[in-house]
Parts: sequence; structure tokens; C-alpha cells
Amino acid sequence: DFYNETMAKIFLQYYENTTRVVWNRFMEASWNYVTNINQQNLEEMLLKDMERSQHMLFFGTQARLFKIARFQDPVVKHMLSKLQNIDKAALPKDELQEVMEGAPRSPGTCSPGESGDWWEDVMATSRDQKELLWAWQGWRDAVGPQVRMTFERYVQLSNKAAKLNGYEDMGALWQSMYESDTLEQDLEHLYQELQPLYLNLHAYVRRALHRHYGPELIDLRGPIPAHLLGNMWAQSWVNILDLVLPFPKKPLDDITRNMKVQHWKPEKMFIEAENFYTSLGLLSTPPDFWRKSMMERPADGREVECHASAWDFYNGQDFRIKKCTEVTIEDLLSIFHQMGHIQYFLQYKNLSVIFRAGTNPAFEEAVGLVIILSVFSHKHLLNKGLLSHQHQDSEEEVNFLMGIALDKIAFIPFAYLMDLSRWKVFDGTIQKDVYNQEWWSLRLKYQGLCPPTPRTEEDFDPAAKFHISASMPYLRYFLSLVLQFQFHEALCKATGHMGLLHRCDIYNSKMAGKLLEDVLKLGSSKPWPEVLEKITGETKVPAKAIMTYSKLLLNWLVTENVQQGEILGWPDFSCYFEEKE
Ligand SMILES: O=C(CCC(O)(O)[C@H](Cc1ccccc1)NC(=O)c1ccccc1)N[C@@H](Cc1ccccc1)C(=O)O
Ligand SMILES: [Zn+2]
Repeated sequence: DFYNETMAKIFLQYYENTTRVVWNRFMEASWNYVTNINQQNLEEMLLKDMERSQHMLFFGTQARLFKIARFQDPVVKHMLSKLQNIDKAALPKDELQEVMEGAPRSPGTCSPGESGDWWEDVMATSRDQKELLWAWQGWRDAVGPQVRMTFERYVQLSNKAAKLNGYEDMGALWQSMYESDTLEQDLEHLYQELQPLYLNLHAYVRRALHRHYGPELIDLRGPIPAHLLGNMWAQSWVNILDLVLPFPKKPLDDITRNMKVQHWKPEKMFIEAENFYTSLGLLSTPPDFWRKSMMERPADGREVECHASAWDFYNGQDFRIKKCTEVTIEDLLSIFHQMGHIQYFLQYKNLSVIFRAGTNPAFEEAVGLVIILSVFSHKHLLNKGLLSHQHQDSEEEVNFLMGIALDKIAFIPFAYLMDLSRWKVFDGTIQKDVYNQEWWSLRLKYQGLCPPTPRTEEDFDPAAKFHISASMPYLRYFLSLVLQFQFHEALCKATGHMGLLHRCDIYNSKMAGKLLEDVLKLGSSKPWPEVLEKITGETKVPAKAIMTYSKLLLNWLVTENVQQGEILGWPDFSCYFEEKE
């Protein structure tokens, strides 16, 4: 019959040639929109998105007609099966149009004035709880109610699209990216393994905040008010390191200050990041990258999407980063993260367009994070001239590890609940009339946080986070958090590093680069357990490596918490203001 294996190969070649053109045109139109937000660019992007969807619909439905069970070539079978998941393109045209136009557009655009990152600066730097409350509430009032209006409809249409692709709901479609039928149990198990780390950090930080903000704000047996952690979403606590420093007499270098004193510019930050990847023997960025990336917020007042991202234009030579770069250590690390995505694009650019993606989404996010574990080592920062004093004594080392923990350990429950909550919305466990209170009960249960002021169902606090407004999955960040330490341990072993994991810096190691390259150039052509085994020798994602890395700090935290008689967790689970009523 017509849909035989020979025809399949011709069909796939035709798909390859047409997809590069259609996707390149869509990426160009998207880029023009997010770097210059106006009605005309929005319409152009929607047009190219519709074109891309029609293209996916045609090839997705055709791919289903091939009897792949009888085919010989495993690659042909794998490619045809990948083609069949066409996500929202499965919707009827009018509903597809509605999803695209109504998609809760991320409000993080920073047009001057109500720009997302201005509120974030206040959250990162202010130590005045009234000011913090003002920024915390101001941002949520600005974005919540408007997204809430479209969110219910977005959930309906997303679930309809998922069903048309053969999934129970959109949560199941998101989970299918990890090709595991024990995913939810594995995640819960991973979370349980990591909980002691988080509970000890939470108790220690609560004590420090109690010292700074006093007992009227902090209940030593209760949750922490969510606006005091130095971050708009309390997903990383690194900005309050000065309040919680274990050894205050040994303050860590202010790397941001050192960068400014040395006149670092955004371009130098990108050059430094690229230099690290090429020092491992990995690929350098092509000329288009430097000509076409947006490395700083445009000075001409254009409205742009400020959430950093990396872009593949599917033509093998055009790859870009969009970032409103400030000269800070936080943005330097973010650039390393984005360069991780770029390196993946470069490594798999000769694969079929069907396999030009990460082994799974967590691998995509982990690449940059692995490099950051070396960059943010004392040894590396020292030889980059970003630290002043040579030796790091044991007290300074604990201070340093606290800094890492405030970024990585604090992130664990946040990253876990971000999709846990959305799976429940998609499968109907959380109904629309209780969206906000269910969000806060998960924030209480997993992060031990409370809203600093009473919230109602007029609010829609999840939308304050870009990925929820932009309907972007988040599980990738939870898994990449654990994966990055597993990779780091394997790469450090490959470089012959002996001694403590957090002192390892893989800079210049061609051995480590080779291990990474062997994974990245596979794209999404192989199952992720098989690829993981190539680097680490294991096929699961255990918490072992992150526990090894954090051991020294966990010991210090446990000792400190026992001495202070801290209660781990928040048995007084009421959010403070309720008691005042
Ligand atoms: O969202 C990001 C970084 C942006 C990104 O690089 O992951 C970006 C997200 C994005 C933005 C717009 C459209 C699509 C995705 N992802 C990429 O640029 C990307 C991802 C996969 C392939 C190609 C590009 N980080 C998360 C989590 C995180 C990651 C690392 C450290 C701290 C926090 C956050 O900020 O909450
Ligand atoms: Zn990323």
C-alpha cells in the first residue's frame, strides 16, 4: 500500500525540507515580536504561528497513516512517532486562533514604568518589610486578575488539545516528555529525599529573619511570610545572604561590585561565558550570534519581553540570546545558563529537525547549570579576578556553601510545586473557584511560606510567575536541579578531581567537554536513561550527588539548628495575620 516504509522515508525527507523553512520564518516573526512588542509584530507572529500549526497538523495526521509496526528501520519508526504529537495544532482552527490570541501573555514585558524587573529589584534589595509588601502586592495586583480571566478558558482548550493528541489532559501530555510511567512516584520520592536539606535551611533562615524583622513578623514555629526572602516568588533566597551569613565576620566578596569596579560590560559577560565552553573543547558561537542577539534592553524605549531566553532559528547558523543584561553576578550566571541552551543548539544542529531538542527538557536546562557549578567555585572566581583574597578558610567555605544553598536548596520545593499545582488544575482536582487558595495551600505545604497579607479568589497569584502566565512547563527546572549535580560529579571525576565536590572546577578540561559533547550531539534521538548512563553510568536521577555536594553545609545547619533548639517545619501552620483577627 502507499504508506509503506519507502514512502515513509520520502515523506520524512519532505518534512525535513519544509519544516526548516516554516520554523525559521516562525522564529524570525517571534523574535521580531518579543524584541519589539507592537500590534503589527504580534499579528505577523500569529500568522506564522498559524502557518506552523497547519504544517504540523498536515504532517502529524499523515504520519499516523503509516503502519509503523511492520517497519524495519527503528529511526524511521521513532521519527514518525515523534511527529504524531502536535500539541495545540490538533485544535480546530477557530479554537487554535483563540488559544494563540488569548494565551495568557506573559506580563513580564518591561515597558518602562510597570516593568517586571523593576519590582524584582525592590524584592532583591529592600530590607523594609512595608516596601517589600508594597512591591510584592503591587506586582500581583498588576498581573493576577487580568490573567485569571483567560486562564480557565486556556485550561479547557489545552485539555481539549491534549485529548486530541491521545492524552488524558495537558498535564499528562507535559509528563509524557519524560517517557516514564512512574514519573509522579519518582518525583515524590526525590522530593522526600531532599526534604531534610530544605527543612534545615528553612528553620535556619527563619531564625535569621526573626532576628532582623522581629517576633511580630516571624513565628519561629510557623511559615515564613513570602515577601521577605529576597525574591518575588521566594524561589531563590540568595539575595538575603547578608542577613543569614553563618560567619558575619567573614563576609563574602561582593562579586557584582567587583564586576562594576572592573568595568565589566554585557558583551564581556557573554565572551566570558563562551570562553568557558570553548575551554572544554566545545563549539564556539557563529558570527550571527554576535550580530543578531539582543544582549541589553534596547535604549530606544521599545517594549521587549525581558525574560531571558535562547533561540534556535533552525538553519544551522543563526542562534541568538535575548536578555536585558545588567552587570551583576546574577545576570552573569543567567548568561552561562542561556549559553548552555546555545551549546545544545550547536551540538545537534546537523541532526534531523525532529531530533533538535534536549534528550529531555531537564537536560536542556541542566547544561548551563553544570557549568555554573564550576564557575561559581572559589577557584574559578579567583582566577577570573572576581575575588580579592586567595585562601578560603573553613568559615568562609561555609559562608560560600550557604550562598549556593540559598539559590539551589530553596529552589527545590518551589520548582516541584510549580507543575504539581498545574497538573491538578489540568486534571480537575483544583477547580477554578479555588485556584488561589489551593495555590497557597501548596506554597504552605511544600515551601512553608505564607502570603504576607490575606489573599482572595479575586487574586491569581500563580500568574505572578512568568512560566505560568506564559504557560511554560516547569518540571524541567526541578529535575535539572538534581541532574546538574549528578553531571557535575561525573565530569569532575572525568577530570581526575579529588576531594570535595564543591571545590571542583572543570574549566579547560577536554575530558569533561568530551563527555558533555557525546550527550549533547544526540539531541532527542535517544531515550534519556540511555544517554544519562553515558555520562554518569546510572539510568536514574538519584539525589546522591546533590546530597554529597551539600553534606558539609547540611552538617553545619543541623548542628546550628540543634543548638538553637529549632523546630523543623511549621507546626503552627496558620498564616500570622489570621491570629490578629
Ligand atoms: O526561566 C528560566 C530561564 C529561561 C530559560 O532559559 O529557561 C528559557 C525559558 C523560556 C523563555 C521563553 C520561551 C521559552 C522558554 N528557556 C529557553 O530559552 C530555552 C529552553 C529550551 C530550549 C531553548 C531555549 N529559569 C527559571 C528557573 C531557573 C533556572 C536556573 C536558575 C534559576 C532559575 C526561572 O527563571 O524561574
Ligand atoms: Zn533555560
